[in-house]
Amino acid sequence: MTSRFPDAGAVGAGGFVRDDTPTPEVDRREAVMASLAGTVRELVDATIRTTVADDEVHRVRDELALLVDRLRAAQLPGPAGIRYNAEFRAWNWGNAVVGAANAIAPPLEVVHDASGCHADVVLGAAYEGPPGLVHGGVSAMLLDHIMGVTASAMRRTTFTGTLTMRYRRGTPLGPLRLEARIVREEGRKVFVVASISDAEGVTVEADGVFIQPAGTPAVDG
Ligand SMILES: CCCCCCCCCCCC(=O)SCCNC(=O)CCNC(=O)[C@H](O)C(C)(C)COP(=O)(O)OP(=O)(O)OC[C@H]1O[C@@H](n2cnc3c(N)ncnc32)[C@H](O)[C@@H]1OP(=O)(O)O
Repeated sequence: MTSRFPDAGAVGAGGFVRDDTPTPEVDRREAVMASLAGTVRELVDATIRTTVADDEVHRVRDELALLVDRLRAAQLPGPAGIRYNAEFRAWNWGNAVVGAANAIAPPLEVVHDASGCHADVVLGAAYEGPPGLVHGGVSAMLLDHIMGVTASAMRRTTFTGTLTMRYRRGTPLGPLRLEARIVREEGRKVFVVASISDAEGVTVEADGVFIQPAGTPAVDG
């Protein structure tokens, strides 16, 4: 088996970083950060939907500014990236779709199943495009991610090459299901189809070509 992991601290193929933080410590910190992000996510929703008076908005803003300063007391020099330890525990806490520390991420919880991947998610006011409907770019972002994870199949790195969307009808904010599966592979190219559905059926369909960049090994390759 070919290792895909570089030395600890080094940046490997695709920008993935080997990090020897023990899994229990990763799990502990992830839970702490997910707790913070969950409250910030509530803050985002509350900010969009609040109707309190201007003075109260200004007071809340001033208190929040102090909290931002406290978090900035110790910061990474850049984005969080994707890290792996020797047990293949991966963490990408800043990811736009699944990042545990990212309040902008819904976050999507991707489940691997017999045919590919699926995810159940509830999208609120922060993801609105047309009135009461999910923004088309948000739909594309979520599908891109679950399709990329499906193409990677936990054994190789793939990047989106081409992604085609078909918006069949508006996707309502609220509970949704995403599904993705591989339809065929040709060399380094993986062809994936996916959909978003509400209780009435499919709202968005997507097909994409995901490519394993030249020089990146599969775990079993
Ligand atoms: C917790 C951990 C989670 C980890 C999992 C995380 C999952 C994240 C999921 C999110 C996915 C993303 O958003 S990824 C981010 C968005 N995507 C990107 O930024 C990708 C930017 N583009 C690139 O890096 C590159 O162009 C690649 C990797 C796509 C291809 O480069 P390459 O490897 O040099 O490819 P190349 O040799 O030229 O071509 C190989 C074959 O692919 C074809 N090909 C090349 N480009 C394309 C293309 N855009 N669309 C279709 N097909 C293409 C060629 O014709 C060729 O076919 P043939 O001649 O062999 O037939």
